[in-house]
Amino acid sequence: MAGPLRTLALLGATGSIGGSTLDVVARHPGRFRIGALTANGRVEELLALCESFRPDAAVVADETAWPALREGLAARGLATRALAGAAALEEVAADPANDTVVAAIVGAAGMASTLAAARAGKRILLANKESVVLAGDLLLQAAREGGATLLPVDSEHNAIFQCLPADGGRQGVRRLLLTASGGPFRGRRREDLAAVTPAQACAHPNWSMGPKISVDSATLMNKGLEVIEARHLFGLPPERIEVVVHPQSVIHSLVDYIDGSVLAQLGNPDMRTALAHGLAWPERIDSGVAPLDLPALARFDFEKPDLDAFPCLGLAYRAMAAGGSAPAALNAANEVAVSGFLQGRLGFLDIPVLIQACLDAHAGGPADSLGHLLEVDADTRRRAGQLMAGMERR
Ligand SMILES: NC(=O)C1=CN([C@@H]2O[C@H](COP(=O)(O)OP(=O)(O)OC[C@H]3O[C@@H](n4cnc5c(N)ncnc54)[C@H](OP(=O)(O)O)[C@@H]3O)[C@@H](O)[C@H]2O)C=CC1
Ligand SMILES: CC(=O)[C@@H](O)[C@H](O)COP(=O)(O)O
Ligand SMILES: [Mn+2]
Repeated sequence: MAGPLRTLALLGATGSIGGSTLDVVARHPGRFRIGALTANGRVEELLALCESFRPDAAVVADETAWPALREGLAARGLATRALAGAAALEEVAADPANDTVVAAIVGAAGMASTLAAARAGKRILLANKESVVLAGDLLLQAAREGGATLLPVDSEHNAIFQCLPADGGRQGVRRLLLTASGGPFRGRRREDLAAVTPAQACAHPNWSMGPKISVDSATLMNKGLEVIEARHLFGLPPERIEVVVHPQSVIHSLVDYIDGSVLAQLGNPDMRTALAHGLAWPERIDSGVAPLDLPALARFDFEKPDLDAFPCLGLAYRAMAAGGSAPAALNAANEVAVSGFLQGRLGFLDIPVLIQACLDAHAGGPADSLGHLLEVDADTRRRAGQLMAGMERR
């Protein structure tokens, strides 16, 4: 039997998660409709999606892209409303016409709209991990108070969500084990990473993803952000959240129970599985992902993460242990560093150097004030920008 008709606001529609979400949605036309699609500034891509999915509203965060969006919609004879700016993102995230919000904007830029969806009590498919790292306590509090349902779709967190006790409790859980692919540079020594290029860093061995998260996977910061994300979403202390490298990316994560049982969720590395799970939960729907062929895979490997070659994971554990606003500083410094690396302004090994310098300079502070967290985010970006300018001149 088909579940209830759900109307989606898809934030970050033109990205990798956006495309995977729409692929699943298109397989179930009577079950999902698109209320809103959003992008930053890639108008042609957004218009093509509007033509296919006929949303009620389309939003560009970059206000200078609004005239092209409005004219493009009119030229296609679409009734879709054209909106622009940060407030419009929050508007469609909280719109009573949309019951489900897919939070798939990259970076802290997704925080305000995710928070708006939480306050408005939406069913939220949460991909935007940076908003959890930046303001996890406040986001969870807003979801509780607003009556929102947070459904993790980051593949590891979706796996853990599927393996935890069905009553939502933590009875008998010993540890969470997050799997990491190790990224494109797994097995290399730190000194061999000095000259790697953005193209090499973005060539993930198993997953097809946007550039920022691809670089994060290459530095292992992605796993660091995910450990902090898991701490917030599942409420276990840092010492009970571990990372194990699993190069095949087929075991998406595991839950270790006190009786020795270890439950894992497996699947081909394709985000449509986690997204279909979140879209239909608690039911199951077809995602288009091929069945797992275990004999063809033949083997699963595991190893410890190399914290010497990839110091970003250690920096994330350090920020998590410091608590308060330290993860906000970590995230902001990482966003600046990754952007600098992608622009060719920083080397790969400069990424952890910049982040460590920002953490060293961070004065600390609470995580229960949005104003303070946003200040830390802005101050850290400023500091990281200045440090980066100095590093470029070396
Ligand atoms: N890709 C994946 O498989 C996975 C991704 N995630 C998480 O999901 C999120 C999205 O990742 P991914 O899809 O790879 O990213 P992409 O870079 O592919 O897509 C990013 C999307 O966000 C939009 N966007 C970028 N900057 C802004 C901004 N300042 N304001 C509003 N919108 C903006 C982009 O619009 P435009 O196209 O106009 O630039 C695009 O729609 C990230 O937080 C990532 O960590 C988590 C697990 C897996
Ligand atoms: C698909 C997904 O959830 C990504 O976060 C993925 O896990 C990245 O792979 P790494 O394990 O290399 O970070
Ligand atoms: Mn992940």
